[in-house]
Amino acid sequence: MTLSSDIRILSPSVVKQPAKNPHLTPVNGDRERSHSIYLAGTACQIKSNVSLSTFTSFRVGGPAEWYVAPKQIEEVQACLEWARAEGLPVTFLGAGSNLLVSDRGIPGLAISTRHLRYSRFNPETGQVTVAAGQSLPRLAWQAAQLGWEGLEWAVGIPGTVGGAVVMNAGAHGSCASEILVNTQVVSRQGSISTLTPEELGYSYRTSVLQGGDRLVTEATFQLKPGADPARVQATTSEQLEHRKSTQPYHLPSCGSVFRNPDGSPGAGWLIEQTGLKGYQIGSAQVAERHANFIVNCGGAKASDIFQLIRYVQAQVEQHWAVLLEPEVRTIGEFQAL
Ligand SMILES: Cc1cc2nc3c(=O)[nH]c(=O)nc-3n(C[C@H](O)[C@H](O)[C@H](O)COP(=O)(O)OP(=O)(O)OC[C@H]3O[C@@H](n4cnc5c(N)ncnc54)[C@H](O)[C@@H]3O)c2cc1C
Ligand SMILES: NC(=O)C1=CN([C@@H]2O[C@H](COP(=O)(O)OP(=O)(O)OC[C@H]3O[C@@H](n4cnc5c(N)ncnc54)[C@H](OP(=O)(O)O)[C@@H]3O)[C@@H](O)[C@H]2O)C=CC1
Ligand SMILES: C=C(O[C@H]1[C@H](O)[C@@H](CO)O[C@H](OP(=O)(O)OP(=O)(O)OC[C@H]2O[C@@H](n3ccc(=O)[nH]c3=O)[C@H](O)[C@@H]2O)[C@@H]1NC(C)=O)C(=O)O
Repeated sequence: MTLSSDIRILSPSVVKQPAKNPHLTPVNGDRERSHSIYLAGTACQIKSNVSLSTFTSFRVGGPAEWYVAPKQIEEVQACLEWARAEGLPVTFLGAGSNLLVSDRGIPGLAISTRHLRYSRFNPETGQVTVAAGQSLPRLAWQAAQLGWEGLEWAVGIPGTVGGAVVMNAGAHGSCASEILVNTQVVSRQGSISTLTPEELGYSYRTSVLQGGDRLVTEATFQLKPGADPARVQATTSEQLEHRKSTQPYHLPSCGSVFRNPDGSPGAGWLIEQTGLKGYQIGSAQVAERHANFIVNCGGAKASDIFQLIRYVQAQVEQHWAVLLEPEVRTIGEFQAL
């Protein structure tokens, strides 16, 4: 299919009527033409009807009604202003490594942080200030090469810095909130503020930013400079190797589907002991290597994955009286069978 492109120049301040909204693209229906809008005064291109499947690690999901990847904070503010003027809901995307997007897509404007990129290491304070779209594994390797300790655990988490702050990403007994000094956020109204970890309501894989309307644009972490780079790199490599041997790292997934429940063995153990390893709906499968992973074996639909999540949840609750809570963030409409 070829999408035609219709470029228009709009100023956020003059757009009052909704642009010709494609709304949600029917799963099997005609595809709308793709439009691009340049926001006046910026180089920022807002595109319509953009498939999100390539922007999620599950490799599933329908189109965003509108999609943009701003390069600077001023462009973020202009996009938010445009969405407000259009009366559109806004969704934030990092690397999409913990997202299940509906096959029907999502309404409104999807703002990706993928082009918000920089990192500044300050050897005097041991702090690194990083833009939200920076890859967390890349940051972990940069720190290791400098001989800065504190991010070795993060090397296998294939998300962005912004996603890690929001999700309180963690592994090997460490997590983002433990090293976060502060984070810069932009509100839906476009105002910028700096928040401390205490203001973010952190606990295991949780923060007040989840499902909220503030976009993380930057974070500062406290690391420990001065170690032997070879040693930090060796530890970083070991963490990655351990992960590759215990998780189905080579297949599309969202990492752990469920948070580990309090006071019982981990979700993976519970799911395996329920006999669900290898269980499949469509092309979505409970991974053989780790039962708390669902993998896309090729051509899975978001609805397959959603149904499998619900099935696993129901089976584990029936066997163990434990209700597993999803860690993966679901966006768009899904139908429970
Ligand atoms: C193979 C694999 C292994 C994984 N291993 C781990 C692991 O060991 N530990 C772990 O914690 N996680 C793990 N994950 C899950 C995932 O990588 C993390 O949750 C990661 O932090 C998500 O970052 P992201 O940029 O991809 O966020 P996304 O998936 O894009 O978004 C996650 C949520 O954060 C919001 N969001 C993203 N960026 C921003 C922003 N800048 N401002 C505001 N909201 C935002 C989104 O709206 C969404 O609600 C793994 C995933 C995979 C695929
Ligand atoms: N199962 C799944 O669903 C998914 C799995 N993954 C896996 O997660 C991992 C991370 O993916 P992703 O977040 O996309 O990674 P990125 O490519 O964004 O980041 C990896 C970064 O780390 C750097 N790097 C890698 N190895 C070294 C090293 N030995 N020394 C120094 N720097 C190094 C790379 O540098 P350079 O650019 O120079 O190579 C790159 O900048 C990959 O192994 C990928 O296969 C990712 C997404 C989904
Ligand atoms: C991948 C994620 O994070 C991961 C993180 O990478 C790893 C490593 O630190 O520790 C957590 O997994 P996990 O608790 O399953 O850790 P593992 O060490 O793999 O397993 C814990 C225990 O469960 C058992 N286990 C695991 C999988 C399985 O199929 N069967 C099973 O019995 C293991 O034998 C082990 O005794 C995080 N998951 C959660 C929900 O907290 C993620 O959040 O997406």
